[in-house]
Amino acid sequence: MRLANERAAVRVPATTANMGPGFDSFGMAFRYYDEVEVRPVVGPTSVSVEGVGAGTVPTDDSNLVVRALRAGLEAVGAPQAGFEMRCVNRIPHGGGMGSSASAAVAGLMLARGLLSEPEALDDDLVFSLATGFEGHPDNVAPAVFGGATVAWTDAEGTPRCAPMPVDASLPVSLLVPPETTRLSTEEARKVLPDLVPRADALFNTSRAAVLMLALAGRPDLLMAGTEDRLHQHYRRDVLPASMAVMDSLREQGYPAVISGAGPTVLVLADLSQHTRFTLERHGWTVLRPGIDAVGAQLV
Ligand SMILES: Nc1ncnc2c1ncn2[C@@H]1O[C@H](COP(=O)(O)OP(=O)(O)O)[C@@H](O)[C@H]1O
Ligand SMILES: N[C@@H](CCOP(=O)(O)O)C(=O)O
Repeated sequence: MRLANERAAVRVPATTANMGPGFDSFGMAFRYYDEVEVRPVVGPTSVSVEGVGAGTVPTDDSNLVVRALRAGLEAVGAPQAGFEMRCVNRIPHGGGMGSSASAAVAGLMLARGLLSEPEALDDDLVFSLATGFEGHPDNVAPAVFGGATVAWTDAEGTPRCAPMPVDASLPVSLLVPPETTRLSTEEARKVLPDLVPRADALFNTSRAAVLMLALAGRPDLLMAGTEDRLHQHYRRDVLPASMAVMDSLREQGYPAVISGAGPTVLVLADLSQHTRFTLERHGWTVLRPGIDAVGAQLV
């Protein structure tokens, strides 16, 4: 295997995870993208970052996208090089929109784009390598395959995923709070208990099944299908503003959940103009990205 192309470029979607009851398994991709271009060079690696992460993410070989690119090359026995990388980032970091999963997928897709035999790094391998790298198959699956997905780990410890049927016209709103509220996934996982009451586990099992029906074309089931007792309320203290917004929207009849580990709030509906303006007045950004059906693409 060799590096056959002098450049590769990828567009990778933002994702949500959990969607209420599907903790660590359900995910969905959005038409909201990071874009990365890479060229192998003789000499050291350099990374330029425009947009999110400019001035904060590393600009050398320790950059997450570069590390994933190198892991992809290594997995298929391709040689390493120095890299000149250009990132145009839109997905917030520590926002609950899967930025780290998308970064890992971006790097692996770029590796594919440089290879003489790109089919060696197919979507299934990208999914499993990115999961090993990043740890969250619930974000990785939609970032790779698009649409809505369910991800799990089998008895051998291998990550698996499958598409969930979803009505592509389902409106989605992402409510991104001001930057000061960013929360790393690592921090948000520390507050979760190791054990949960059986009644809560049963509650989520039924709601997850209901959500699958709702997504497939039963919008009347969206409120019941977005109920959760396994993670959101445990995170209340680290996500006070987001939980308050989520609770208020649910009281108004909106199917609102915490996106991933937060603090972004996902609503499986359009907001009224009044609600949107109120949030924006308080510094929130309201996105209406639509569902991405294809996942990460070389461009
Ligand atoms: N495009 C990117 N380039 C480099 N590093 C990234 C990129 N996206 C995410 N990261 C790394 O991942 C971290 C955020 O990951 P995480 O805490 O899992 O939050 P989330 O995935 O919800 O945005 C960032 O602080 C940064 O270190
Ligand atoms: N299931 C994970 C999802 C983390 O998603 P992120 O976008 O916040 O990284 C969790 O809830 O911890």
